[in-house]
Amino acid sequence: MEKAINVNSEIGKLKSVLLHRPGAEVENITPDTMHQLLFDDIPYLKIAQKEHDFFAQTLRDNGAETVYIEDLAADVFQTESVKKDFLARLLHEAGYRPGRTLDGLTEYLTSMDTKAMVDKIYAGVRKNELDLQRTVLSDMAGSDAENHFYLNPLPNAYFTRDPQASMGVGMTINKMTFPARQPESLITEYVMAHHPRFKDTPIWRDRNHTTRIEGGDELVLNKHTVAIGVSERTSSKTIQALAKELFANPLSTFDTVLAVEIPHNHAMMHLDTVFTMINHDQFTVFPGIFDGSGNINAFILRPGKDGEVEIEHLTDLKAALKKVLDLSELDLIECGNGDPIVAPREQWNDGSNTLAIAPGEIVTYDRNYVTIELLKEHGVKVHEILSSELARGRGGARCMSQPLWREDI
Ligand SMILES: NC(=O)NCCC[C@H](N)C(=O)O
Repeated sequence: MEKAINVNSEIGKLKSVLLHRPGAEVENITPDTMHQLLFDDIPYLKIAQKEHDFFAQTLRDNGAETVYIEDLAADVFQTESVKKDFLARLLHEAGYRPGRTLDGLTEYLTSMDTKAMVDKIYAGVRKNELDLQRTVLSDMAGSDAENHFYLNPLPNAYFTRDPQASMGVGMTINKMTFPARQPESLITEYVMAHHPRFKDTPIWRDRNHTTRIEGGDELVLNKHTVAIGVSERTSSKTIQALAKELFANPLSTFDTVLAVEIPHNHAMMHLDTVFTMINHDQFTVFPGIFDGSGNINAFILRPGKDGEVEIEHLTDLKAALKKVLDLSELDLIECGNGDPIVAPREQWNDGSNTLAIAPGEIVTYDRNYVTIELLKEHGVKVHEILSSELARGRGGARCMSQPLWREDI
């Protein structure tokens, strides 16, 4: 098998990464829809794009190939049968059943050039774009009439970390928690199934499940160990099922899953918003995840008898990490230096959400200057990126990137 994916750590030199450049979808957020679309404000698109381009350039300048999911999607939808099948699934999942609206939407989207169609799927389809006026009662009366879109925009798509996650030589394609993000992983499903670049890539778990997982919760600590957040977005049931698959599949090298239970709320929706790996023995952590005694629930899952898993319960994150990584010492660097005002302020704007591009070398938002100074004091090399508009979506450098290839460490 020729490998398309090689991600055996969070810190190996980054060679290839999946991105999405924010587009018109960001301008289809309104004050009425922003919470349902998982935003806290409406970014200024022109600046968000400049900031994103700066981020991508920083990655390229440091030796990483940047691959855009929208380009991969446009490649696979060049094949008519794949495009047709995808549109049928997308529209079915959006709730459309045979009838005028389904026909109208299918016709509208297929009439476009493929790349324009992909951009439109991210941007969303407004009702006034189609000539179905006065033929569909639900467009005119009832709660559906208040929605201006036949297909909602996908403004979270620039957080490419979440709809899928690379692990070893394979990937998880994720069942997303909220409807606002579910189409994103449908796009991944089609790219992984049909793009020649990803031919024969193992899929550890696909999105066709009822239990949820998102990539921000999935951290590859080393060739044997993944850490997964039990969070607002990832359920303990999924973690156990994924652990079983990783332990049983001969293409997987993983034999340990560390499940870390974090608070379930919007500010800390994924493990990587409160905890990231930046070196062999260094991590960022937001102190707000610990209880008054400094404890947190951490569970080590290992292969057990008859294909089941054995679970060890610990309440000390540092001890759990030392154990799974076989380390005697560990440097947990606190976001905002643990200050009761600075730490939550910088965490809110992703001060704990760093992307390692090599051991001890990270990319992170410039605005979190207290955390950045502290990281430098701990010997970390920091590449700062612009963050005024991108941060409004509540995700940082790690959230905006899905590594496809890292050098082994
Ligand atoms: N890995 C991440 O933490 N991603 C950030 C996702 C933010 C997005 N607005 C969301 O709520 O899903």
